[in-house]
Amino acid sequence: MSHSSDPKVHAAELREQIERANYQYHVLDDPRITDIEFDRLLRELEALETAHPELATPDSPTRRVGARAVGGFAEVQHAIPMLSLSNAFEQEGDTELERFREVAEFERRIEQTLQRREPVFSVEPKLDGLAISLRYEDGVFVQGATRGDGATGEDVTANLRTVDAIPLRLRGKDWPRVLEVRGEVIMLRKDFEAFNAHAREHGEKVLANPRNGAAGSLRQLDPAITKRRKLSFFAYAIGVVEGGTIPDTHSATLQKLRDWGFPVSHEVGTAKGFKGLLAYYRRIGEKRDSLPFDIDGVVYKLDDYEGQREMGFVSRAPRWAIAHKFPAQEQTTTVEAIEINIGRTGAATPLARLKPVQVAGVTVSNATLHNADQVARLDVRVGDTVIVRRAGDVIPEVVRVMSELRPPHTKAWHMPSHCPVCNSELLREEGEAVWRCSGGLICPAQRKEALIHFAARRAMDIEGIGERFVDALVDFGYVHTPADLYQLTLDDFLEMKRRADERDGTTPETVKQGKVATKWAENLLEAIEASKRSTLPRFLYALGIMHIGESTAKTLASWLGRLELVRSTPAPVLRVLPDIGDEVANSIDGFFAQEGNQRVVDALLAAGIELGDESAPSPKLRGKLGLGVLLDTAKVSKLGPKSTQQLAQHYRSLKQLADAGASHWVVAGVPSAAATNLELFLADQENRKALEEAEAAMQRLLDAIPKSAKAEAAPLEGQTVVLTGTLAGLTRDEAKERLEALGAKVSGSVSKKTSFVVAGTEAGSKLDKAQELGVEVWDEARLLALLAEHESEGDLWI
Ligand SMILES: NC(=O)c1ccc[n+]([C@@H]2O[C@H](COP(=O)([O-])OP(=O)(O)OC[C@H]3O[C@@H](n4cnc5c(N)ncnc54)[C@H](O)[C@@H]3O)[C@@H](O)[C@H]2O)c1
Ligand SMILES: [Zn+2]
Repeated sequence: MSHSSDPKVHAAELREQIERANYQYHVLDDPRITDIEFDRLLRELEALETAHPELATPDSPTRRVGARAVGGFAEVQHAIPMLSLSNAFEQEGDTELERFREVAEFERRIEQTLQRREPVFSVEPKLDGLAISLRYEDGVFVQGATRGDGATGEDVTANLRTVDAIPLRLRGKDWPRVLEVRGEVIMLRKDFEAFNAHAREHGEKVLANPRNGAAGSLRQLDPAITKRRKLSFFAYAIGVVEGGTIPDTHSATLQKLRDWGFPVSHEVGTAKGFKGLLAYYRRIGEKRDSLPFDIDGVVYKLDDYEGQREMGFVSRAPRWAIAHKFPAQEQTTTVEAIEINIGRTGAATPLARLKPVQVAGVTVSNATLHNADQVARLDVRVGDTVIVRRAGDVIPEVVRVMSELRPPHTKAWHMPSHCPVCNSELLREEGEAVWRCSGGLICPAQRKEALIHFAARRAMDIEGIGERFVDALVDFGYVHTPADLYQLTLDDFLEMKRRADERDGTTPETVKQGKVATKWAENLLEAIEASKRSTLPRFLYALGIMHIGESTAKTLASWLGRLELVRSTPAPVLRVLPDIGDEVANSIDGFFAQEGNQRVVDALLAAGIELGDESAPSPKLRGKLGLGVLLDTAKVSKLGPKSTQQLAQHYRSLKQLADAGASHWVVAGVPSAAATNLELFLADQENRKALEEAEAAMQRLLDAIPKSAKAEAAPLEGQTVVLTGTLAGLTRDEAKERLEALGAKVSGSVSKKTSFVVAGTEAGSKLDKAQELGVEVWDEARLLALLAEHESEGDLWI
């Protein structure tokens, strides 16, 4: 960033930038720059004010704490101000003294002022949250406030009451009558992760980091929201004390606070002199990633209060304490590419490739973007400057885009349509944030998972194929698809086991082990052989087609009967099967549209897999398939369900329909605009071809139903039906004729013996009578479905 060489102007610029950042951070809980950038600005201003003392103003941010809050909360005056802490950062240098010069200077100043060698310090993790002060009167929590600008905070008592870690009443007896306890409200990492996982799944705003989460939640006007966000609290100091005493040292006070019922952070202790402080810094630094919360450093506080009083304060911080900062958990860098990573189960996770940057002591060159919605919400683009965060053992993530630094001509990112590993289509379940690769069987990224699924007990049930075995099979290249399993020999197994043992450093082979290995391999071969005798539902399930669970596999098998028909039936026809929705239909269609998948299935069948339960398709399909279904899938604009139904009654095939032409359709009752659209639709060669394919698939299904099942001569034999009101799709005579053709008796009056009444529009007294007698009443659609189910014989359906 360019800046003025005139120190006065430069100081003003810095102040403005710092004020803005302070406001965004402390008041809006929405920081726009990283902490290190903020600290760098502050240090630059400090250096400038030291070099040019005449530039220092009393209201300079170098002398003030935080920012005065403006919000819906009442103000609370802090009788004892809540201060900030001076910071010590690691510097360039070869020796410890050089690198930790700031800590050394801090310690030396205390030694000199107090004339004491190697003073004792209370040493504590520096929790990254929000400072608060809790007031207890007669042992009861009466008020809680934020730090604000140090002198005036916000009354957030109602919200603090929802934080479980804050005692509403003190334990023990020896507490002062008035006691102010100070500490940090934080969000534990697990609560933060859980909150964000939920938010990402539901397309809600995610929290940038736990500190932000804590501050934002505490300053909510609705305590119910605060409660839902699960905040925690740790005490680290005291403020006003009246009517009682406290110990002489800070470390003993922390112990007292514990006794009174306050949580005090893990890892607090005492240390002596510079060496002791550094040892503590290193020890906590090593533990940092495994702590349950974020810390941005450690704090050293001269332990005895007498010494603290002697050291005193500068304007914004005590001289007896310092925060020794760790490398920052957030850094800025630029996005060089956005790629997607396909996980073991096919989940596609967008990933930002970053210009490598040190984050919390580790070089980070990739960060997760979680899912497509998150990328859209953040609007991350290639070329953007972003803030990345790495905390604990969680994968680094992109937290924010610094949009003001966006270069020109960037493009919004979209999830690619195909898997970068196997080129299968990426699909997403409705209402789900995750996209998945649909190439389960052939996608190398999913190989191991596909094999484990294939061999599972409820699938092909091959006993003995565990994770370690699958790892070896795939890693050593013995198996690419499940079909390869059936080609393996005894020698392959023994060889593979030897290599796996070698890789894992397992014990060398003895004669006895050799025998054990042979027995193991024989058992495995037997299990693989046995799995060849399978069933259609198991086999379909084993293929790992997206959305095909065990029960869907059974449903499919019961409708279609044969694998061949599952493989060759297109989505528009599959969609008609009850309990098979669009999603499943598309998924099956997509799966078998992949040549690779077809090859694997062929190879499995060629290896000798038998589906012992294959049968004919369900005869009930006949009533469900027809021209109406085909026209439905065409989604011709203006052609409503009623017109579709009418056409399906007049014509029995696409050809008949097309040959008749639009003018006839209009005669049949189709509005002319719809007829025109349909005509245009059918004139398009591709549309026509797709429909013809679906029609052919339907015909194949119908042909596969055995004739004997068709010959229900009189399915309505013995039933009495009454017709009333006006039917839209057929005349009353027509209806009567067709019902009678199926064996029904059509009567003119309703009695207890009536099987059902078909009521059209403006049905009159017969309907009332039926209702009175409790006779079943059908609408026209149900009648048409019944007729269609029993009528569509081969002679009608050309
Ligand atoms: N990114 C931004 O835009 C932005 C803006 C303003 C401030 N900040 C960041 O906020 C911080 C400055 O704020 P600050 O004035 O609160 O200083 P600070 O956070 O560096 O230190 C003081 C605070 O440390 C906390 N603390 C945690 N553990 C403690 C312990 N064991 N004992 C005592 N105190 C403990 C308390 O809340 C205390 O108020 C810096 O880290 C700065 O980078 C960032
Ligand atoms: Zn794939």
